[in-house]
Amino acid sequence: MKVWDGIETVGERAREIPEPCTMILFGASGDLAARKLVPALFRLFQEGQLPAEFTVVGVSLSQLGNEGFRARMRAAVERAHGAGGVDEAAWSVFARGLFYMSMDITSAWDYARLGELLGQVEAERRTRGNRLFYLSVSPTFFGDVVERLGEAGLSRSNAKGWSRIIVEKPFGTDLSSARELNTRIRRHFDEQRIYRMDHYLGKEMVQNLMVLRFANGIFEPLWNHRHIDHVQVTCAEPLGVEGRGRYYEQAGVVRDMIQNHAFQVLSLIAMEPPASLDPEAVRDEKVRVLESARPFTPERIHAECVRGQYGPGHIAGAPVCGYREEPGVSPTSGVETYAMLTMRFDNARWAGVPFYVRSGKRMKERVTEVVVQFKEGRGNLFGMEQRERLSANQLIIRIQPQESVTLRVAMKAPGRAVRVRDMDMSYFYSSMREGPPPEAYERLLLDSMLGVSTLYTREDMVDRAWELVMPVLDEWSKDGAAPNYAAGSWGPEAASRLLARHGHTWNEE
Ligand SMILES: NC(=O)C1=CN([C@@H]2O[C@H](COP(=O)(O)OP(=O)(O)OC[C@H]3O[C@@H](n4cnc5c(N)ncnc54)[C@H](OP(=O)(O)O)[C@@H]3O)[C@@H](O)[C@H]2O)C=CC1
Ligand SMILES: O=C1O[C@H](COP(=O)(O)O)[C@@H](O)[C@H](O)[C@H]1O
Repeated sequence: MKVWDGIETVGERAREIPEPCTMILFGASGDLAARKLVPALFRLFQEGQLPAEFTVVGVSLSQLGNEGFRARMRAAVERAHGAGGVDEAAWSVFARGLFYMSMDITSAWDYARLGELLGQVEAERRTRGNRLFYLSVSPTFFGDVVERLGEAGLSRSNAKGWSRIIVEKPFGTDLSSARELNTRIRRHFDEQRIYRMDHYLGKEMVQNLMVLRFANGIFEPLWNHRHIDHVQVTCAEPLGVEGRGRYYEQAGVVRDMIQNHAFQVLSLIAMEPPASLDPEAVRDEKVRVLESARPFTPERIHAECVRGQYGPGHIAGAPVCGYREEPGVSPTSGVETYAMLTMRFDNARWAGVPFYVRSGKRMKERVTEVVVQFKEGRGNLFGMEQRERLSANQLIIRIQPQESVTLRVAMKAPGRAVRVRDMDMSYFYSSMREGPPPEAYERLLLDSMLGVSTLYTREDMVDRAWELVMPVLDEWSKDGAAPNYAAGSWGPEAASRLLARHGHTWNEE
């Protein structure tokens, strides 16, 4: 089995079933477990991608018991997949592998109880001592839980089986807390056994970025400053803070989306070709390109970055409140719900090419996409008067929704006169597969069980991403953001003005 070859062996891995293991799911009664994790596990199980022995030990404070946990997860799976999406026979086998333990994850004593339960469950379920810990609890607990696991002797890989840990985001709240968390985790798990979750890496179209760039001979020769004018990376959501106001007040959009998800996409677009598809080779290049990102100075932040906060407005025709009126949010909050950073890479490939990276809540549409704007070719015979639209070629990679790749090219408009019009040549992912693409968590959970870490974030990537955004966070913390865009708009006007100063416009339909 060639699992270390990363995505090259995708065909092989599609058939490969991981060894039996037990997932110890901390935060089993929480939102993420119900909305994403257990539905993803069940889908994998139902599709025959997990071994029959696969087992979950759910852990949280609530008193649920095995049956209560199973009933709760059954309801969660139905909500996620629809009642018709649950195969009864598969569910009854899957549910027999769900166990629950009520414990206080801050109490060392409770880890001894957890160890005993694991021993019993492993013997009953024949999971060969393989353990996958999943930290789906508040990030304030991450370091403590790992230390308690280590002290209780639960973090070791040994002859009895492997032991790995998945850590949810956010990984730290700034550079120093992320480094401290890394140090604490590394005391008990070595890097190969740490899986730092960034669910954007599990999205089908994010994985497609590497395929698009490196499996097509036509793009790489053009992928540089000679042919590319600028790049836009947009992660826009019409959603607000959805009951997570208290968390968001501590986070803001730079910590919540840009430092992690947007930078992952950015690095895949900007990196050099890796030497191979080995996880370390790919992750080396992603870090290397971020190493060459120009640091933010106060001058650059003022000239090349924009922040915003949504005020009241309309989403899909319905009125919605402003950020400051959201539950759990201070009425005078200065937290930014929108940010746009102009990234520049001081390397031979990207000299002079701005990468505009933006993310915002309560924006007009849900769209995550990369727009690669090519330069106007030399010797274009057709004058402005003959053109009906004025963009040079664009490659638009729509990550979600309606996953697609569009090449915008100039064509002759039908008719006697020679008029040049932009036309979109699009490939829609839905044309290759019935139904929506697999959930990001499905791919990522399976990879962690197979020991494949390509789509997880390495320590140095987390570190570098924090290093880059810290000057922005520090500068912006000197005074707060004020409401400056209406919910349901494309964000602050200042972001459009900034692009206009360079002769650029956002790809907004
Ligand atoms: N929800 C989401 O959409 C996303 C979440 N994440 C990350 O996932 C993680 C989990 O988030 P989410 O599910 O939303 O959080 P929730 O607040 O919904 O769940 C928290 C969980 O932690 C448990 N818990 C709290 N204190 C203790 C304790 N002392 N001992 C044992 N268990 C405890 C809770 O148990 P009980 O309820 O029984 O008290 C609950 O199961 C976080 O790191 C978050 O940042 C990342 C991306 C998206
Ligand atoms: O991690 C997070 O991501 C979601 C957006 O994820 P998506 O898969 O729906 O694009 C975001 O809403 C949330 O605030 C953030 O914590």
